[in-house]
Amino acid sequence: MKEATFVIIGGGIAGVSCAEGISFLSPEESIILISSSPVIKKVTNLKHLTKLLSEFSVEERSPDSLSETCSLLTVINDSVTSIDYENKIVVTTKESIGYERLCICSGASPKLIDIANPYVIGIRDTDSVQEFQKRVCSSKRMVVVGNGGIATELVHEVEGMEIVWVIKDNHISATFIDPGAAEFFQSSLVKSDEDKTAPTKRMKFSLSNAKGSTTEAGGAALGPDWHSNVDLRGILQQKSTVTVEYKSEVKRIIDHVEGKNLLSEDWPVYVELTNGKIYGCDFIVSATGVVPNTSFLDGTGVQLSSDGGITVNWKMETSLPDVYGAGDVCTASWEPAPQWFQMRLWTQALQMGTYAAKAMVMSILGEELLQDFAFELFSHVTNFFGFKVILLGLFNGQGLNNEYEILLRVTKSSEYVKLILKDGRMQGAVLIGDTDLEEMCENLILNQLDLTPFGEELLNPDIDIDDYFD
Ligand SMILES: Cc1cc2nc3c(=O)[nH]c(=O)nc-3n(C[C@H](O)[C@H](O)[C@H](O)COP(=O)(O)OP(=O)(O)OC[C@H]3O[C@@H](n4cnc5c(N)ncnc54)[C@H](O)[C@@H]3O)c2cc1C
Ligand SMILES: NC(=O)C1=CN([C@@H]2O[C@H](COP(=O)(O)OP(=O)(O)OC[C@H]3O[C@@H](n4cnc5c(N)ncnc54)[C@H](O)[C@@H]3O)[C@@H](O)[C@H]2O)C=CC1
Repeated sequence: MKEATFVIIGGGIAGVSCAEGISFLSPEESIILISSSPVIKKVTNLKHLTKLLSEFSVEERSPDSLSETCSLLTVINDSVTSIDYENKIVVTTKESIGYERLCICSGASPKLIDIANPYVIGIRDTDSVQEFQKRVCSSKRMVVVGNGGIATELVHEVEGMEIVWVIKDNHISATFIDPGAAEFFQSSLVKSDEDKTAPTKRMKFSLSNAKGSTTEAGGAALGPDWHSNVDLRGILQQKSTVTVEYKSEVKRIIDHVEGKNLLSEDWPVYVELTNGKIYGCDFIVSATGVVPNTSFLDGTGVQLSSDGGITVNWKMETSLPDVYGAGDVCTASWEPAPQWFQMRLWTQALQMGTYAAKAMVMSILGEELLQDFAFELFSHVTNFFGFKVILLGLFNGQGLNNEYEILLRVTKSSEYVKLILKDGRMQGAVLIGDTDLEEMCENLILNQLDLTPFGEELLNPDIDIDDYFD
C-alpha cells in the first residue's frame, strides 16, 4: 500500500495550494495528491493590490509542473471512493493509500435546477465550457437561470443571441451587488456605449430613506477570464438582447411537443416561469450555485453543514480526526472576524488551502497555530460588465440588520463607490471602476477609525483623502 505523511484529495486551487504550502513548510515530508482531473490548477502571476486583495491567473498545468516547487509530491490521477478514517486510509478506484494527515479539497459541482434534462447545462470545468460553446454556436435563444457570478458573466459575454435572464431578485447580480450598483450596470445590459460624465451623485443617506436602492466530481473549477479564449457567439448577426425576468423562477420545463402547442412557436424546449410567462429556447443554463463534492464521505459520519459543505473549525479541521478540509468543499464554521464571511471563491480556496497546509504541518510538529490574517477581512476582486469590481468587508451590509449608513459616489459609466459605515466606522465597500480607493478602504475597515469628523469629504473626488491618513 502506498503511504504519505500528507494526502490531499483534489487538484483545484485549494488542493494545489495546500500541497505547495506543505512543501514550503516541511520539504522533507512526503505528499500524495489524488485528483480525478488529469490536469491541476496552479495560481500564477499573483499580484497584491493591497495587503489582502490580490489578483492572479489560474493555469491548467500537467501534474509534473508541480515537481518544481514540491519535490516529494506524487500526483495520482484517480477518484477517491471512500475513506477509512479509523485506519487512516483513502480508497480510490484502483488502490488504497495510507496517510498521517488528510486534507479534503474536492471542490463543488453545479447545483442544476434539473439534473436529468439534457437541455439544462451547468458551467464548472473545461469540459462543461466546451459543451456550452457547442450549444451557443448553433443557437438563437438561451434562458439563463440564477443571479450570481456565472449568470452575470454569461449575460455580458455571449453575443449573437436572445438571452432571457430569470432571476429571483428585483435587481441583477444580487449575489454580489446592491440595487444601486445593479442600476449602474443596467446600461451594459443593452450593450450601448455611453459617454463618461462627471460624478452625478454623491450623497450620504441612511438605509431606511434610500431612494429606490438601499443600498459529482468533474474537473476543477475554471480560472479567471475563462471566457476570454472561447468564442461565445450565437447564430444571430447582432448584439445579444437581454430580457430580464425579475422576481421569478422556473416553475417547470416543458418538452417540445407540449410547448409548441402552448406557444405556437417552434423551439427544442420551453420554460414556464412562476410569473406565468412561457419562453421557448434552444437550451437552459442553470447558474444556480454549487453543491460540495462529499459523496465519498458517506458513511463516515463526518459533520456536514446545512449547505452540504464539510464543517471545518478555525484550524480547518473536520469532525474526523486528522482530516482537514479547504476550498469549495468546506463550510467555515468558526466564529468569524466581524468583517469576514465565506463565499466560494478562488481567493478563499487559495487562502484556505495554504492555511490548511500550515495547520497540518503544525499539528505534526506539535507547534502552536495562529489564525491567519487573511480571515480578518473579506476581499474579492473581479470583473463584471467590463468593470473592475472590488468588494471589501461587509460590502452589502451583511449581518448589520439594516443599521448602517451608506456613502455613495456614482459617475455614470465610469465608477460606483459605496461605503458602508456603522457608528461612523467603515464596515465594507463596493468599488466599481478604477477608483484607486481599495487601499484606503481596506485600512479604514481594518483599523476601525472613527470617520465621523470627515463626513461626506471621504468621497469628495476633488480631495485626495489619503492625505488625511498620512
Ligand atoms: C465558471 C466559473 C467562474 C468562476 N469565476 C470566479 C471568479 O471570477 N472569481 C473567483 O474568485 N471565483 C470564481 N469561481 C469560483 C472558483 O473557481 C472556485 O471557488 C475555486 O476554484 C474552488 O477551488 P477548489 O480547489 O476548492 O475546487 P475545484 O476547483 O472544484 O477543485 C476540486 C478538485 O477535486 C477533484 N475531485 C473532486 N472529487 C474528487 C474525488 N472523489 N476524488 C479525487 N478528486 C476529486 C476535482 O477533479 C478537482 O481537481 C468561478 C467558478 C466557475 C465555475
Ligand atoms: N466573478 C466571480 O467572482 C465569479 C464567481 N463565481 C463563483 O462560482 C460559483 C458558481 O457560480 P454561480 O452558479 O453563479 O453561483 P452563485 O452562488 O454566485 O449564484 C447562484 C444564484 O442562483 C440563484 N438560485 C439558486 N437556486 C435557484 C433556483 N432554483 N432558481 C433560480 N435561481 C436560483 C441564487 O439566488 C443566486 O443568485 C460560485 O461559488 C460563485 O461565487 C462564478 C463566476 C464568477
